[in-house]
Amino acid sequence: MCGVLGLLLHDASADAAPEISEGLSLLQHRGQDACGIVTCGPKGRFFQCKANGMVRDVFDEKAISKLVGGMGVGHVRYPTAGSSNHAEAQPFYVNSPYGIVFAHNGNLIDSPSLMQFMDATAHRHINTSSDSELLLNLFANNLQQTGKFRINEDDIFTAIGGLMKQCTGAYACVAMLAGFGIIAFRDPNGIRPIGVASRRNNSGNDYLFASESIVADALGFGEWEDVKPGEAVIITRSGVSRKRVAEHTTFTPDIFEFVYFARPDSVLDGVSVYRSRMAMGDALAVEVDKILKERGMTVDVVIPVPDTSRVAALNLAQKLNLPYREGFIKNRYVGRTFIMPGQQMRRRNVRRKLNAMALEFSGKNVLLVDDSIVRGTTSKEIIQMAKDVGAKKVIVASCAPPIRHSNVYGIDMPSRSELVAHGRDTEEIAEAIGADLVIFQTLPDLIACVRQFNSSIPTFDCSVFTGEYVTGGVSEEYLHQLELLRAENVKNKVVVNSRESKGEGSRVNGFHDQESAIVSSAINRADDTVGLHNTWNIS
Ligand SMILES: O=P(O)(O)OC[C@H]1O[C@H](OP(=O)(O)OP(=O)(O)O)[C@H](O)[C@@H]1O
Ligand SMILES: NC(=O)CC[C@H](N)C(=O)O
Ligand SMILES: [Mg+2]
Repeated sequence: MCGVLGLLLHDASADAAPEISEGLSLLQHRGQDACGIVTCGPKGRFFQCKANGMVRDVFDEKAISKLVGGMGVGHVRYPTAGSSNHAEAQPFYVNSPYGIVFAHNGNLIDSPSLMQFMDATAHRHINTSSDSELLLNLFANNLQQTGKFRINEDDIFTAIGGLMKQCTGAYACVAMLAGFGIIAFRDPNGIRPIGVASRRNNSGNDYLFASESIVADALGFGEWEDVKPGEAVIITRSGVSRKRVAEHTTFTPDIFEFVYFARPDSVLDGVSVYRSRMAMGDALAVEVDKILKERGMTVDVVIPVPDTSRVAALNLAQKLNLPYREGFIKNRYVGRTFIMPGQQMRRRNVRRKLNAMALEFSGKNVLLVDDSIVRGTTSKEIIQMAKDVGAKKVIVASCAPPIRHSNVYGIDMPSRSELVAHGRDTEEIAEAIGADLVIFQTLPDLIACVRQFNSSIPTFDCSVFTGEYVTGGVSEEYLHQLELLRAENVKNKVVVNSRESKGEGSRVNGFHDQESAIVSSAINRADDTVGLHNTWNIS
């Protein structure tokens, strides 16, 4: 997952960067690998800062002060295509035509054929393995076809409409055209979220695009509206134009946004994430009650796995009339584990992040509630931690059904063999993670928990549970290739890590080791040196 953001201030002489940086920190939960901001200042000049690392590390006061201009685009990245190389940090930029800056959340499923098109037909050079760079060049190529010295809104709508015919996958994007304005668009299935909001001030309106509504709330923007599937929205200093540019749309937002990705205080496509998670707790309580009775088992205490499952776990405990206790204390300085790169790093960080308090576990039958079990990294570690501090029986309940299929739309689950539920039934999953019992939400219940708050959403992308991909075009051959690529990346990473430990540097064939990149980026920032940090002006 990634977070995208665009801001246009009515006052062109004001600077957008401080608020973009603030907004990106509110989207940090969507991507922790890299972040970037590009602003557009006087004479249409772009100013850019992007690097591996967290928003707070990359954007200190000095970095922000160099980002001049009243409009800009920001991005937080969690890679799904290409590598964690800092060259793939976003936003991306192309100078021709007109100067375009681009940020993308999602994942394309036809990158190889698009690459071929770029090479053989469009003759555009693609410098990274990022699908987002391909998407930007598709947009640029379509704009180029107008052959115009200056373009207008209709030209942009036509270019994006063309792009929607030319590529397949998930994309919620923000673009900026030098000296013109900012643009958002969302794929015809609306798989990834994005919305638009405005803020009235003395001179006129400021406009915001963001992945989640929390950014609008925190920055004082109102009138939040979701960008519709297949729609493009163009904002210039003279106003807003919106148009459905896709010929066919079928609205199928990704249900996993509600399960895990989005912040609970966001409202996505008219559904409060918080309320949907409360409903997930209520529905799961019924399932838990049924299965515990069937097995003749009892539970003494309900314990959430911080952070995401808290909301659901509290509702579940209330519904079952069981005590709710915060048995795991979270180190607030450690980020999300699932979106960290590398299995070793994720495993180590579960222990760094969570600590089990013996007094809540000792001698008890505990019911641990989590939002989802993906690779099983978290459950395996915390079950062991619970047992180490004396839990009698450990039962795990998941707000999502078993995840058995790859995600190809922007969540880093490319390989089925990494998923603990793949090829396993419930008993075998319990055995694999060391639980006495595992209870899953059913898919119809999960869908009902979200859909009850907006019945105009016809259905959701539930591909990680069902293996049915809403865009079509995901063949067994494609999934197999994805898995091979994944294995190749992991192999490269192992080589990099072993070279690193021998002091041989961190770069092999352009692949940059993420763990060291994060650390180095922070260090470079403190020393104010350029290099990994990669700060420069495009002008
Ligand atoms: O089975 P796994 O592969 O471990 O993935 C699932 C876990 O990862 C996420 O937690 P994470 O720590 O990323 O974020 P959170 O603090 O928002 O719960 C999610 O909430 C589950 O706890
Ligand atoms: N998670 C995402 O949305 C990733 C965006 C893009 N596919 C990348 O890898 O940079
Ligand atoms: Mg979690």
